Amino acid sequence: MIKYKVKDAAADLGVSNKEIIEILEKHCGVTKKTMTTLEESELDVIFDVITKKNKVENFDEYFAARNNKLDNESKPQQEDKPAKQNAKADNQKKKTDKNDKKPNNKDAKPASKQEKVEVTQEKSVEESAPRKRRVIDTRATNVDVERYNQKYDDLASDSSKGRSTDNIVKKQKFTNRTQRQKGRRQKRETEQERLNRIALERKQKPITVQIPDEIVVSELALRLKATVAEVVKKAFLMGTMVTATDTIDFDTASLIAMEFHAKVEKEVVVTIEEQIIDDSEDDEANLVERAPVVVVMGHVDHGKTSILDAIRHSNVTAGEAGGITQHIGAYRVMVNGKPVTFLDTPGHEAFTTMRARGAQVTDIAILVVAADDGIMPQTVEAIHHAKAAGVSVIVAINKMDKVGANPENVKQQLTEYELIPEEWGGDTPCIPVSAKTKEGLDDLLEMVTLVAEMKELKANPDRAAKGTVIEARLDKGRGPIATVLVQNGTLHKGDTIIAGTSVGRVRVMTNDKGERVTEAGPSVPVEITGLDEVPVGGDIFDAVSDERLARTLVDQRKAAKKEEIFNAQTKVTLDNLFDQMKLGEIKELQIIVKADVQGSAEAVKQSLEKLSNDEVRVNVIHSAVGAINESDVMLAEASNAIIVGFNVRPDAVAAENAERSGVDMRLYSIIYDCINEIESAMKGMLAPKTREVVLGMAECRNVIKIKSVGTIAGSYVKSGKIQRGASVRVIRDGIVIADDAIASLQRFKDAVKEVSEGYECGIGLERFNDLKEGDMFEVYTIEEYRD
Ligand SMILES: Nc1nc2c(ncn2[C@@H]2O[C@H](COP(=O)(O)OP(=O)(O)OP(=O)(O)O)[C@@H](O)[C@H]2O)c(=O)[nH]1
Repeated sequence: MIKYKVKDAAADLGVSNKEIIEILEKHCGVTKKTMTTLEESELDVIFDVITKKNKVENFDEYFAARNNKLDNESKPQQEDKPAKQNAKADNQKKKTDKNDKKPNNKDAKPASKQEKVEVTQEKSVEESAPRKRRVIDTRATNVDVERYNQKYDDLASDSSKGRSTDNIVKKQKFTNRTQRQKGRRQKRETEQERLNRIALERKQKPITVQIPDEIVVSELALRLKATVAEVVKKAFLMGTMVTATDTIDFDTASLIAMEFHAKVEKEVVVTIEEQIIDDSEDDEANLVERAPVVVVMGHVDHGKTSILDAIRHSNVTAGEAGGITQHIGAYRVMVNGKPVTFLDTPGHEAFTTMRARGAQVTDIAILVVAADDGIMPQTVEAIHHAKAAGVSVIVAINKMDKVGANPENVKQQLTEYELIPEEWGGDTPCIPVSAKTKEGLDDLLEMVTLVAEMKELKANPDRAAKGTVIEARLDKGRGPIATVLVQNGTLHKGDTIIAGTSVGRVRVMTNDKGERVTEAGPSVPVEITGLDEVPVGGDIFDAVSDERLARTLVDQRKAAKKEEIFNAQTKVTLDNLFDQMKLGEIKELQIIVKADVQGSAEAVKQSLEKLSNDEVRVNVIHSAVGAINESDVMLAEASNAIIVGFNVRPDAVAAENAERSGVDMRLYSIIYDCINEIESAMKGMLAPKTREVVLGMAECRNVIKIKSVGTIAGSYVKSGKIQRGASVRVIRDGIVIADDAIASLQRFKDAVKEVSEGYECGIGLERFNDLKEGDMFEVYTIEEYRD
């Protein structure tokens, strides 16, 4: 007899003990205590009451029928069921809506019990023939299927043996917790049982599978609750050959899933970026005007720095404490009461690196052209960069104070680059200025504000900050320091930010005037401390909501970067061949041979294959007659091979592709050279380089002459170590008087191999004998190295 107590039932059903006791009193007419053991019939009543509380509208008819049947069978313990069920039905009506709210997996019991009810009901309906069929909703949330494996097994095996549903009902028994656990351990489901259970589950309700963009076949099988073999078979029947470890795309996977009658849902993978970085579009209503961001570009020495300085100085008001206290890579000036942000990085290099890293920072470019010099190569470059970035160009014709100034010539030249001056009917403002005399600078600034107004630059200050790192450096005392330009949102002191692969909290925020600030809105440049490493100029930064996730994201980014670098380096070339061999990265050197005639191709092929040694096998994967073409390069790239050309040249496309993909191409006209070079590369002997490494220094403190041995210098090792056999320079008064080798090395009476710093020893040289007290021995070796 299984002991299942009131408290166990309460715990399993997720209701209070009191509720169970009340049910028993009400429907079974018995008064029980928490620790009292329940009869199976009582359990049935409890489960029926609790289960039906959850969903069903009306049980009157059902229980009327059931009661009749029970009467016939005269089961006394069930007699009062109709009454209690009526009462319960009322109760249940009130609670119907609460059905879905029960959160814990205790719901699982009612769920399973519901199924039992369903089965029982079907049976009774069958028996009382004319009665209308009712559908009982057996859905429940969070069913802990695992807990009911045993039950499913029983169901499955019973149904497979063709037993009646009555038996199934009887099978369902509840044991107390310890027994359940024991049972699970004792009875691990066998493979056949598992398959039966899965088959049954599939039959009972169609599976819904979530499929991402790409999925591994074995994972798909798992999600479909099918075996890999079944999935592979279905795929095969659909005309796709796959194995367990293959990755298939969403479309293929969903077709296979449909074959299993599964409902397919697209799995949306939420990246950490999406979780912590707010990249939503701004609502027009939240946008406010922001200052334009201006960069100054132009040819070397045309006056970029002078113009930036002149603008900065003329805008520092007398009252501003200390004037310009520091340089932070960007500054703001006020023009007619409106702020303008200048990036203090003249030259288009910074501009293009930022663009190359995906940062669109600037709105307006001031193109500085010296009036006496006109358009020069870098001016043209600057024009192209500005155009490519889609920024508005304002031309500052500088050095107007100079005698040879010819602004008209500059304008004329500009037209050649599709920059038509405004006064000539175009849309490029050209302002004559002089950084030296400050003439025209106000006009230039005014033009900047006018152009900015036309552009209607806007941002939303009320969101997490996003922007770009303008420049960054490491300060000994303060750690990594970065000048950042906020482009949207507002950056606050204490915000967690992530910039490229660095992360941290904004500790100190300083504006362009050296003042500490606590927040910076759109178009405001600030210098910040608090990042854990120095970011790179052009890195995009984001204020994020979760520091822990931000750190995980940085780890991911670092790993991706490493992989990128690693992948870029793994191409085999003759130069890195030996290193890769040493690392065990290549066991086979793949070569493609192209030659002018078949005879040479064959000869080269055979000679190369003979070079195979214990470490590496030389494998000519393709040899043919003719020029090196595109497909040779593609083959080399795909199979990590090098190309050997004998009396042939690559065609233009092949040369370009090889260059781009890093395929090593070696061209020879003498077979011997070819074989020799590859052999040397395999031995790591390709033009080895040497360097001198100083091992240590010793000082001669007394000279001992021994007849049969020669002169021995009683010495003291001042630094490093002295090795027997190493080369040595004898230095007297700073001059090298001999270059020799150490022939003997003694510690007391013993000959030793080496003597370390702080010890005394006797040193005998190979040839040089004329030693004196105070001589210094510089001991060194020559080592080979590779770049
Ligand atoms: N006469 C005159 N000389 C100027 C003017 N503007 C700049 N210069 C001089 O031109 C030279 C170059 O000026 P920079 O401001 O260093 O030019 P830059 O374009 O920043 O040069 P790089 O930083 O080398 O690319 C300096 O000797 C300035 O004194 C000007 O308006 N008039």
